[in-house]
Amino acid sequence: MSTLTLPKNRDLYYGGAWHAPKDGQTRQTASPATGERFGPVAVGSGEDMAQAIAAAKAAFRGWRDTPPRHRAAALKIAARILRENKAELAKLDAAESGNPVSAMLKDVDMAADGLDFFAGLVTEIKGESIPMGPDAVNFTQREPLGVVGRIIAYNHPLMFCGAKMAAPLAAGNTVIIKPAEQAPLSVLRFFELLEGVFPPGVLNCVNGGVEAGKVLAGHPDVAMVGLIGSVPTGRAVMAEAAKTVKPVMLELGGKNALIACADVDIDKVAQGIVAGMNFSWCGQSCGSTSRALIHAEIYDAVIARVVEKLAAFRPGDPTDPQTTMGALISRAQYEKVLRYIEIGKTEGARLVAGGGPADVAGLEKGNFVAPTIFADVTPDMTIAREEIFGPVLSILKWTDEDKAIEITNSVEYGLTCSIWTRDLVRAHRMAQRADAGFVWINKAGPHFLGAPFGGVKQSGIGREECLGEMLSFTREKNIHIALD
Ligand SMILES: NC(=O)c1ccc[n+]([C@@H]2O[C@H](COP(=O)([O-])OP(=O)(O)OC[C@H]3O[C@@H](n4cnc5c(N)ncnc54)[C@H](O)[C@@H]3O)[C@@H](O)[C@H]2O)c1
Repeated sequence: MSTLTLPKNRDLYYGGAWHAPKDGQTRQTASPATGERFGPVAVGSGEDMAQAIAAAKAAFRGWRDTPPRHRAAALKIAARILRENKAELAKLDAAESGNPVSAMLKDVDMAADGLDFFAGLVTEIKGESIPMGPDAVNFTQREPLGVVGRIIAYNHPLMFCGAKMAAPLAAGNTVIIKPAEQAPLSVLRFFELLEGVFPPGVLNCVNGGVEAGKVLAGHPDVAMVGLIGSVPTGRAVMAEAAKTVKPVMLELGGKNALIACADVDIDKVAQGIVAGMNFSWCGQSCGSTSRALIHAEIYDAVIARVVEKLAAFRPGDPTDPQTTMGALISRAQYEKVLRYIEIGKTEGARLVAGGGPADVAGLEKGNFVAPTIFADVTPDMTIAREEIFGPVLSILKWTDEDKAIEITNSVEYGLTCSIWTRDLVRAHRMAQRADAGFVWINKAGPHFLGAPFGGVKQSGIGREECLGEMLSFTREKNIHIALD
């Protein structure tokens, strides 16, 4: 790993400077593939987080009053910095998060695109005027909220940092990023590269775990908190935020369904099933279509084709550009995924591919799990109901459309859904009926900047990657002027 550019600063960044954690606590991160250690990183306590919140609060008025086009200019510089350092940041992300560098290069682009996108939208933070007759002018204006907390998950460390800071900053809020404690290095390196781009206190970063996250969610001087994480964490963040009645934006988990009708092209749907599972990320993606509901008429043929396509995913060293599938983030996640595989076997699902650890020559310490497929899964089985966040696909058989929709909607989640059919009338009907915030028809996987992404039910609250995300970080004020 000698070619990695590791961050020199491993402390907490707030108020425009690096600060050692008050209690001196650090945490060592390691490559999920090789086990190589990357050195200690500061772990912020609740007290450290409170200091960062004070710095962000002090910077708020200045940033709020900065002309929007100047705020946009800073975001564009941040985007440029990402693109200029793309190779180094992607490699660092790959080494620490375990995802293949080829995928992480795209993540850097997505972060930069998100920054540019919201920079371009700053003039859309508009109000409206309400007609009151000749004796009054009544209008609304949108104002930023104050300090915004952004708590992020480990699966796209840099992309979530860059893309999720963009909307609140564009709207004039100051921001505290809390990276995932498993993978903070690319975020820290980005913050090093960003020095001087934003005024002190406008953009801050406090690495840490539950304690730091809790303080960020509950602190009275934080106006809003956004989380990308699991459903239990979403509930915890909401409960903390409730103490000061602050709004939350929650992007949580999923157990997303892909529904294949009988009229589809077998090869295309098999490709969609594999793409939707995000095997490159070992399935560690919230939008993964980890339940494939396949019509009985094409069931066996599709399964056979899906198994063939798995050959494209060979677990390997994430920093190797040729690697197509990475390693799970931690030993704990690895063991959790293997437990789910055992549960699948015990509950009677038919294993058709994978089913255990993957051997990678020379990387015996890696958290590698073979891409795994279970067929004949029934809706009541654990692997049909719970988010595994691993490379485990559950395939279910259906014949009746109503039943397929009922199964789709039978879980607590509702993030994405992918529907495959040549009959667009049917596709629209099914899309209307699916409890999901984001539906693909004859596609699975991609997000589109400008198109709202977010969940229903316990998959979350709020919509991101669109104008609405930025407006969520503002509030409306009504002003009435009497002219008489
Ligand atoms: N919907 C989306 O856009 C999206 C995207 C990526 C991941 N996810 C979800 O994230 C989960 C995987 O990530 P994870 O394991 O890192 O999730 P996690 O919920 O364990 O942790 C997410 C973040 O929350 C912090 N955190 C944990 N407990 C907290 C608490 N009580 N208060 C405040 N902060 C707390 C963690 O330190 C981390 O930064 C999966 O469920 C996945 O579906 C959702």
